[in-house]
Amino acid sequence: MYLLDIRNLSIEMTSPKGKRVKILDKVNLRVHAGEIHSVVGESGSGKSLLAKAILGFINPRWTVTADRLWWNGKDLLSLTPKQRRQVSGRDMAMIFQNPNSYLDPNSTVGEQLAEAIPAGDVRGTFLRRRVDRRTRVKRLLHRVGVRDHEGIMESYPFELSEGIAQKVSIAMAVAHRPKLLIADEPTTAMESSTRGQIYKLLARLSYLQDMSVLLITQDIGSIIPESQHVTMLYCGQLMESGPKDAILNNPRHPYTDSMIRMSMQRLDDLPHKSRLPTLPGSIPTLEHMPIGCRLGPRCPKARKECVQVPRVSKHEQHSFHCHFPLAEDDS
Ligand SMILES: Nc1ncnc2c1ncn2[C@@H]1O[C@H](COP(=O)(O)OP(=O)(O)OP(=O)(O)O)[C@@H](O)[C@H]1O
Repeated sequence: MYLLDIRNLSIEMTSPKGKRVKILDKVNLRVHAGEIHSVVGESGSGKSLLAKAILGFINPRWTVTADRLWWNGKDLLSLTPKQRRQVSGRDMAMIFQNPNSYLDPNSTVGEQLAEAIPAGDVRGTFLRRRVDRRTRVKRLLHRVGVRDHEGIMESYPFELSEGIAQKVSIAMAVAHRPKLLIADEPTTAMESSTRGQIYKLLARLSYLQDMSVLLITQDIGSIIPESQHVTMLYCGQLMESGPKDAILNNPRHPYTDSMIRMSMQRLDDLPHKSRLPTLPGSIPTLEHMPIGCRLGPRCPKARKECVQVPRVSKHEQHSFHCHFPLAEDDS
């Protein structure tokens, strides 16, 4: 059984000009317990919306439909908003690109971490609970690889380096031992050595706590190396999904292929004034969503058939939505 099983999830809204638009269009996502799953797509492809739909934070004026939105075998769409909040508060957590945007600037790290420890974990007299909380905060910092416990506990968020601040935010997120951690671009703008540390930490926590990680990123070249599965989104539609090695070594969708080429091409390797190996054009606005496959106007393989939404092709766990997929030996 999957921990998270989403089939044909669509979110429809009314655009500022009054047009009904599907900002997510029949998206599938399946995540096993303890799996690291990367969701990749350009800005505006619907990655954060997907995360919000999982957490249940969708604008109530939008229409959410799905053939299946199951969490641990439970139908999330059948829950009341209160029950839904209980499930996501207990089982899920999220970290973001800029940890300082949600760490409280006026409290020390120690105070904030102490608050994140579930009340049921500490017992006894007031004094006993205080000591117990402090011990647990230290353990939590140790779990996320922060050695200078005392110093960091007394610090305010603005005094921390970006890597330590992200580790603290991860410690807060995993304090209640969630089953799923959604990491929305947690290392964007970080140096590659800091990114490596954060990814190693997420992979270790996933392994030790049997916690699934859903990593959201724009760059396929910066997914967690330990990712087992990769899902590619474009403009609210699912392009391709499959085991990491299949996606990276044998992409079948032109979108995935172009994202891989783009991330492999280092800027300093490019001849002077040459074009970046990216798809032409840009992601369309809500008012101008192409019909059929939304990649059509930018796709090098597009033909007239692409005005129809392609059916899914499947090879074991690898699936792709394209009328003219790349041949297996094309990549
Ligand atoms: N609150 C909103 N109001 C109107 N449109 C929205 C809203 N949130 C998202 N959208 C639309 O849905 C599209 C997908 O947004 P989303 O934030 O999920 O993209 P993303 O892939 O996470 O992009 P990024 O990588 O830049 O965060 C956006 O292009 C936008 O048009």
